[in-house]
Amino acid sequence: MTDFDTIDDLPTDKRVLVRLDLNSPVEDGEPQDNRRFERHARTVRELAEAGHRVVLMAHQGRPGRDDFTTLAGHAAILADHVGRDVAFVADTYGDEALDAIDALGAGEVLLLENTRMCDGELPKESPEEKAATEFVETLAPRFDAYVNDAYSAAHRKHASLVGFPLALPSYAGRVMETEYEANTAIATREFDGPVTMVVGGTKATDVIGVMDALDEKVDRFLLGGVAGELFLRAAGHPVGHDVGEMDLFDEQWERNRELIESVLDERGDAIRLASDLAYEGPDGDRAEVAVDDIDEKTEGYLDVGPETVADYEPAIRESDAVFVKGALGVFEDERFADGTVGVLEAIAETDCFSVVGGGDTSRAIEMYGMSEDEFSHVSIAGGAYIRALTGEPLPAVEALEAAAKRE
Ligand SMILES: Nc1ncnc2c1ncn2[C@@H]1O[C@H](COP(=O)(O)OP(=O)(O)OP(=O)(O)O)[C@@H](O)[C@H]1O
Ligand SMILES: O=C(O)[C@H](O)COP(=O)(O)O
Repeated sequence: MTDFDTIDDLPTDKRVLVRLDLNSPVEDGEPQDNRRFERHARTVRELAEAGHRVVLMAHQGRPGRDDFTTLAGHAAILADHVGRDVAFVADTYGDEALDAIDALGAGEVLLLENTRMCDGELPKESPEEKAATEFVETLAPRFDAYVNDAYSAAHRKHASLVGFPLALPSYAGRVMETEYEANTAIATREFDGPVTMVVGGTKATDVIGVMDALDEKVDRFLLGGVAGELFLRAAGHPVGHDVGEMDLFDEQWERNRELIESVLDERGDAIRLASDLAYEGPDGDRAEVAVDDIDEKTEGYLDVGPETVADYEPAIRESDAVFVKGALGVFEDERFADGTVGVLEAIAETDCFSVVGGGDTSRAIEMYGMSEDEFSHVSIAGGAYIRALTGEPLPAVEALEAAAKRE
């Protein structure tokens, strides 16, 4: 039961503005296909088949990062999944975008440029201020309805997520609806045995806050990735800082240092850290080192080592529920996939309740020959999924609920 309207409530033949989350891993400047395209394709196909004029908004990366790119490549990948053309315009609400929107016929689909390239999208403002941005005020009058399918971005208060629901009748797409139902149900579920959370990835700031909030609910945290290294740093090891060109650790350390230290202090017995790490050796092969033997960080550590996996596996086997947020290493590179794959395979082999979350992380399942069916739920959301687990409200969901009440 949801408190917002869904596309089942949307009349046919409308001009519909749809927010998707196509944020994807980018390799050599090109977005990589992943579960988000496949899942959103269902909503887009359904809207197009109902005769709507379908205009899509989405974001990619964050300004200043390497993955902050155009959405041109995303349109082509999405078209393959939808099974019909997805036109692309390299503009969000300027004349070029407005002309392309006006020219759209019934059942046609158009993707606008990266929303994070618009001035009004990101600044921290209230939903009312977002609704008053030039971005929202220019686009909204061209549409009859707004559909939000971007559950995985629902924890962000950006204009494309919370501004449009104040300006247009608003509906949830299929991904929003199913992810909301699955993740909200998890938050209220009780487990008889131990609950374990595997924490990794690059968005340490997101996951550390959640570790703190889930204190009561989770019995054991198994750490890897960037957060894992930051906790090793807090435990006194000379790792968890940037070396060379790296830009993953120092800023997140400064921002979270106090919280990491207090979480480690209060829940140290529940937190397992890597005992060995892997890096790229001089000949390009995977090399491994015991954490206790590291005197100085001179390498980027790209995975946890085999001893760590051997330590984590029994903890998983004994669990009644396992939640995964973030990969334990750079699994996209086969040399550094062992930690992530080892842990996912251990989860797949047990019959515990299991949820794998994260747009990037969930990609490892197919890449390494596992199946979605081996897990209770595979969420394409990262930050929104872990916030849902803590029961924290999601601003974009609240905006849909407020829109439904208004009508
Ligand atoms: N030690 C590491 N150094 C650099 N990158 C790492 C490391 N460990 C894991 N990663 C990267 O973390 C990424 C996955 O985590 P990330 O936090 O970016 O996203 P996610 O969990 O999939 O969720 P979201 O949907 O929030 O993006 C993987 O692409 C992997 O390459
Ligand atoms: O990939 C995600 O988790 C969402 O698209 C949100 O991206 P963000 O963390 O850059 O806001």
